[in-house]
Amino acid sequence: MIQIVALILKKSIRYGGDEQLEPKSNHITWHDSNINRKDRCISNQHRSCALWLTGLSGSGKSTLAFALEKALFARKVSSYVLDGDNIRHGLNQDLGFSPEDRKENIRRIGEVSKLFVDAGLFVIAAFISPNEKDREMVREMFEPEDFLEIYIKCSLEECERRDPKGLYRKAREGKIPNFTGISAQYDVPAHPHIVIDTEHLTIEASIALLLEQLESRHYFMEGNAIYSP
Ligand SMILES: Nc1ncnc2c1ncn2[C@@H]1O[C@H](COP(=O)(O)OS(=O)(=O)O)[C@@H](OP(=O)(O)O)[C@H]1O
Ligand SMILES: Nc1ncnc2c1ncn2[C@@H]1O[C@H](COP(=O)(O)OP(=O)(O)O)[C@@H](O)[C@H]1O
Repeated sequence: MIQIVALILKKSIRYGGDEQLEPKSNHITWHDSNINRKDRCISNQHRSCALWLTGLSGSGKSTLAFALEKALFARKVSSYVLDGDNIRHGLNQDLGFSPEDRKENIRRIGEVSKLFVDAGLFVIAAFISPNEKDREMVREMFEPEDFLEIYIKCSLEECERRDPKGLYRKAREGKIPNFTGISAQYDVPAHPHIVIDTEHLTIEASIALLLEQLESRHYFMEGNAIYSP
């Protein structure tokens, strides 16, 4: 009995309800870098920011993330894509698709995204991130101006029609448990900063809209104004 209670407590500390994770050791010390984020942004000639793409499988997250990375590269804006499928091949290969594992997946990517933003880069994180609470957890890791939630909007019917990896067919056949949209929930973002409707926009139009949004929100400002916080 005591062991069961200890196990439950350990799990709730690891994944949390609302509680923050704490380092496992008290004997660790934070070291500041000699170069701060402002220096890096000035050197890069652009601000840094986390662009968080959320949406159903097949909605177009990866397609748009990599197209945006290319478009930013052409503008000499340094960015890097963190893509769900790719990250699950390495850093998060120990995680599955239970709600707890998805939460840990999103938490780790939030932390990695913070490092990218501190490094003076744009990070484009493309994850289904189906749970509103998990997305909120990530949002709260950042200053408001450093984080944009981008909802890649596409109906389940269209995602299933596209089915680029044949996963919906397998999920319908019962071969993939907890499949988002079929046997696991997707919470539609209540207040995303940007919505990209991939059922009604081409890939090119979506990228143009994203660049326009970043421009109008002053993420490409140059000179002394490039770093606002
Ligand atoms: N059960 C289940 N549900 C949803 N998706 C599944 C599942 N099993 C495997 N896959 C594949 O994993 C990719 C999603 O990984 P993510 O890390 O983005 O998921 S999550 O944010 O933790 O929910 C997802 O990639 P995308 O299609 O690019 O979204 C799938 O290729
Ligand atoms: N407007 C659009 N934006 C993005 N993808 C689109 C669009 N129209 C069709 N597609 C297609 O939909 C599929 C989306 O797959 P993918 O980018 O892997 O989605 P996700 O990463 O969300 O699972 C691709 O085959 C892509 O070519």
